[in-house]
Amino acid sequence: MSVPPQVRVTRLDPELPLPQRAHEGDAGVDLHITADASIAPGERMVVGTGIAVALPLGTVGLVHPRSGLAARSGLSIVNSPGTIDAGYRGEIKVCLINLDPRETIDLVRGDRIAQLVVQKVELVTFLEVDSLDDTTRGSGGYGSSGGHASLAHSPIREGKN
Ligand SMILES: O=c1ccn([C@H]2C[C@H](O)[C@@H](COP(=O)(O)OP(=O)(O)OP(=O)(O)O)O2)c(=O)[nH]1
Ligand SMILES: [Mg+2]
Repeated sequence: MSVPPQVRVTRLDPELPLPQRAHEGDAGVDLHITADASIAPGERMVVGTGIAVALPLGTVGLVHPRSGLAARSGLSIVNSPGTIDAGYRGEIKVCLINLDPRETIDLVRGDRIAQLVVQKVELVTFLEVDSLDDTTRGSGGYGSSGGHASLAHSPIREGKN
């Protein structure tokens, strides 16, 4: 296997640890929150992680929630996964949301609140054509293959075209 490239990282908050894997081989490196925060049920909050990165062209950073925090407290990310573009040099921020219907989530500076996964991405170009090739799926989407519970009314609301 080829050695993955090193990603340059700067610490805007030098007292916080560098992002690191909890275990060798983990896909994500954990990101820390830079300040204490309390998030009420249903509320969202953009928080800092104190780091900036220079991702190689042809990669993307994806900011994912952490499963344990999600299951235990309902902490998630509004725009999950957040997209860190290769050219972005600002602080990585996380738009947290408290999905618990009752309890406030109290976070302490330094808590690991999200994880950054770096993936290769194809920087494709788009070519406009008159029609697309046929496939077995065709234009069937949003549950068209079945396998979901039947509901009395469809919960899917579509905007007007
Ligand atoms: O969770 C996130 C998502 C994005 N960003 C930063 C890096 C990213 O490169 C930039 C823009 O993100 P995105 O393209 O998702 O947001 P946009 O609303 O389309 O903003 P822009 O017009 O700047 O592209 O914001 C973060 O720090 N955290
Ligand atoms: Mg954008």
